[in-house]
Amino acid sequence: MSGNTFGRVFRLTTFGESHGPGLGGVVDGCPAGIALDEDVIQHELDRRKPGQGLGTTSRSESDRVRILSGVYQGRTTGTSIGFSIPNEDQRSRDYGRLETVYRPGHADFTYQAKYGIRDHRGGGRSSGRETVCRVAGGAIAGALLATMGIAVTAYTVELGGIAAGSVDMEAAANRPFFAANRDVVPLWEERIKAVRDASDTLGGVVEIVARGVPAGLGEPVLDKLDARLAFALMGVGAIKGVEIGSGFQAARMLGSENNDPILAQGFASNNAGGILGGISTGQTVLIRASVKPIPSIAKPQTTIDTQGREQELRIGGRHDICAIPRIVPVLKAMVCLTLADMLLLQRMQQHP
Ligand SMILES: Cc1cc2nc3c(=O)[nH]c(=O)nc-3n(C[C@H](O)[C@H](O)[C@H](O)COP(=O)(O)O)c2cc1C
Ligand SMILES: C=C(O[C@@H]1CC(C(=O)O)=C[C@@H](OP(=O)(O)O)[C@H]1O)C(=O)O
Repeated sequence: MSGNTFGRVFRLTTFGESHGPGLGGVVDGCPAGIALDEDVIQHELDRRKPGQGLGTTSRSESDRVRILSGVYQGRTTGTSIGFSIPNEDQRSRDYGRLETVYRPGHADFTYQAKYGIRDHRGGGRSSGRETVCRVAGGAIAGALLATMGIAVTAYTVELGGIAAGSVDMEAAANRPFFAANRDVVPLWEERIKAVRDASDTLGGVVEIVARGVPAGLGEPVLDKLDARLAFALMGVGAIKGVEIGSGFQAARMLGSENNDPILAQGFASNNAGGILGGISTGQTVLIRASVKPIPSIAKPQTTIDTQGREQELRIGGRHDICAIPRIVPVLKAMVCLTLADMLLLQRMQQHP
């Protein structure tokens, strides 16, 4: 048993820490013959890497991926796909204070409680840096999904309490974040600057849509598709809530409003978010995830040290002001990994 592996048929195992020599992963269960090269993975990694401009960590990582196995002449071979990404800009000395104090809102206290030993340098295994491996694995899953006509897109719909409202953020999902939309992005930029200048951080909401998902993925009980998607997304640091379809709003609707009428030509609406009874309906799968503010804030905070004594803490090092936009490709990757796994499971169970 290992908490380092995700998935049952299409499986991703990750390794590495934020301040070790590097990170990487192994994808098992990917079918042979899928077109794949380093550029396919790199394209996704470039959307996640540090140094994306305003509000993102100044840690300078090129996040160059190297495929080590499982790909020959641009196609997957059906065997384990190994990949690695080096760490280049740890500067661990800036993190000395964290050896003896616990950061409020981060994983320091709980990691120590669990293992009794902790790599305090940049959060070690608990750092968001580990998500570089999820994005690489998700790109491989995405390549498989593409062969089946399934496309996953993720984009920001709220940042620092400012909603995109009727602005179509999905249409701009492939543009660089700060060029995505002229109506709402300047408001977000202003908010990030104000919060940064106050030595604080903020969060937001990301929407993920999967188009082309066939009906029939998921199980009627424990392994419901919505349960597996929520598990996948809640497994990303800083994610505090996941909604499918009408989500929390469903609690305020009448049955007659929330039900999606079924017409001869198909569903008339999609409050279900493409999933009923844990099984995909064949409609677009609609998901939203809430992203909390970055815990490492520059403002002084009260915490305790490893001896239980109260301390005032000003956090140094290089941190994001907001996990958005870098978390967006991570959430896309987790949905790709889940759908690839559920698709391969479904192939084993399908009605002939
Ligand atoms: C892409 C990404 C970037 C992040 N950047 C930072 C950061 O710079 N500083 C920080 O303290 N937390 C950052 N976080 C959030 C922490 O990793 C996360 O809050 C922490 O692991 C505790 O987990 P929890 O928030 O799920 O409880 C980031 C998370 C992700 C996914
Ligand atoms: C380096 C990355 O982001 C890091 C995520 C992170 C955290 O605590 O989650 C803290 C910061 O780095 P460090 O681990 O050195 O403190 C961020 O820079 C990355 O995503 O590649």
